[in-house]
Amino acid sequence: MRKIYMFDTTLRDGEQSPGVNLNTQEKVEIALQLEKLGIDRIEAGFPIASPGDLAAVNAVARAVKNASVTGLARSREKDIDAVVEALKGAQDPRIHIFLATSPIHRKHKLRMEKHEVLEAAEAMIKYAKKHFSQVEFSAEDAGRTEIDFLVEVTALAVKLGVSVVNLPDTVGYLSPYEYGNIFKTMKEQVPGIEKVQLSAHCHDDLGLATANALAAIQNGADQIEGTINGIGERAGNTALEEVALALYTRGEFFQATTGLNLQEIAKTSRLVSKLTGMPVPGNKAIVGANAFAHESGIHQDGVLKEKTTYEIISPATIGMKDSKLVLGKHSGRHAFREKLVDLGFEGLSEEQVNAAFGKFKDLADRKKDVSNEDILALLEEKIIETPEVFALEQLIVSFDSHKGPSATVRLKTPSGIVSHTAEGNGSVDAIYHAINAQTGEVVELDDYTIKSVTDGTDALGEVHVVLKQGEYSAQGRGVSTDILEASARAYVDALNRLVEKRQEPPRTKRDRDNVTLI
Ligand SMILES: CC(=O)SCCNC(=O)CCNC(=O)[C@H](O)C(C)(C)COP(=O)(O)OP(=O)(O)OC[C@H]1O[C@@H](n2cnc3c(N)ncnc32)[C@H](O)[C@@H]1OP(=O)(O)O
Ligand SMILES: CC(C)C(=O)C(=O)O
Ligand SMILES: [Mg+2]
Repeated sequence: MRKIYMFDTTLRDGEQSPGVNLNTQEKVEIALQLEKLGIDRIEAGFPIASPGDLAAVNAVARAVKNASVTGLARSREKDIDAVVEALKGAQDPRIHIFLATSPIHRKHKLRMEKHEVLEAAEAMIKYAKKHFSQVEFSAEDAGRTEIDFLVEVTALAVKLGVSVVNLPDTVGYLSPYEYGNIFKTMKEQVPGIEKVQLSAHCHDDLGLATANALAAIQNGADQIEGTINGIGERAGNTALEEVALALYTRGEFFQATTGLNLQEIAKTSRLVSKLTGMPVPGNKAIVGANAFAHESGIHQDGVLKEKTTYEIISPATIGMKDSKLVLGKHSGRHAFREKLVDLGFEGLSEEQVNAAFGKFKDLADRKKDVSNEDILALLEEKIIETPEVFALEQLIVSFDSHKGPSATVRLKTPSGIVSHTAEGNGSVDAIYHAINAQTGEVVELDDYTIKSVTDGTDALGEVHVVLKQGEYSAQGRGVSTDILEASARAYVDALNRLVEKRQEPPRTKRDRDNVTLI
């Protein structure tokens, strides 16, 4: 198996994601995790960009012991000098210099003729070689460069003794076939190409970054550049975890492998997401929350019988626990029964499971996620039929910057419709005071959580509260496009459940195991 070198640019191209800004401490934390992951080369930043980035690259260079650390430079002496400064103290330093080669970039951005590009590349590679034994040269926008000129540029870099030539698809423009062909052509036409490593650096503008990186490997690339979670400029870079898992899962096909410690992937992904503030989409390959989750009945049934029916990777491979069976409206009886067993309801008859399953399907039609609590409540026949002792009729909330918030709540109670106005420290506090005054219930708010159910400013807000009253506690849920209304609904819902619970003796686990389903 051919070894593919993994070049991580989360701290440089990844940081170019709009809105991302990593400080020195954060860069070091990520770099040390990348080291644990077994990344071969870490691009820590672009030192000329700012004194702060130079200092951060230096801190990474000094902290990392088991990977090569690199910094990016334009083909300018002052950029190279900044990298020299930044990599002081590095165990295994290397410089990465780049110059665009495509006609669009030559004409409009650099305003250079072909011969000027060659002259600048030559001068700067020679300058960099004075300071570094390991030099990587990137022909920026190689993907849109005339192939003959790219051969000429690559041949020059090889002749000047660089260690790596990187051929980026800077704007994510090429198809895998075309990108692979570039590597094939370099292998066939550049004299001495065997003396250097060829590197692929892809962007995801057309969603092809990983496919293109794999095509490069099939055509001789030795190094893949990318980021964790695929973050990066515009639509991002190749996600390194995707390449690593493609080679691991399809090793025989690609005849290549990485030296990564795959078990560190989930942890690295979470850390990068947390420190960059970029959430990982649920459906993201390998590291998305749904990558190992099954919701539909037919899939769940298959996975329960034999995991490989619908799982090509075991979650343990990337350091995750087990795959998840998520109960929702597409789930079937097999997964539902499994969940019941997980919750401690073993030995239920077919008839009992069927009765509960019918209710579960009704609920799943109305609710996005069906939680364990919902299922427990469902088994107890409470979620749908909690008697409404209290019901919210109307809510008016006002805020005066001098007096603070006040809330008027009209409630349906067993003694008829009542209304009360109260003040509070905040609007939710005022609402809860107004409700308490009318119900006569003395309760303690034990927990209050709010989350957005959908996107946008008109998102549905979902509020969960837990109320305590002596030995009793009950949770309530309220959903509305207005979070104050959702808060009021959740509180009234919890009160109703509390009143109902109070009318029964508290249940023990044993009671629960013996629950009778209708
Ligand atoms: C494909 C990539 O991801 S490349 C990396 C992109 N990353 C970044 O740009 C992040 C960090 N960048 C920065 O902080 C700034 O752009 C700096 C410090 C590098 C330069 O800032 P400024 O001097 O203000 O220049 P500015 O960014 O406006 O313009 C870029 C200049 O570099 C030139 N340039 C671009 N690439 C190269 C190169 N590889 N070699 C030499 N010059 C280059 C441009 O032609 C332009 O030159 P001009 O001023 O003579 O027109
Ligand atoms: C600096 C280079 C390698 C780059 O990020 C690109 O071309 O996308
Ligand atoms: Mg890039």
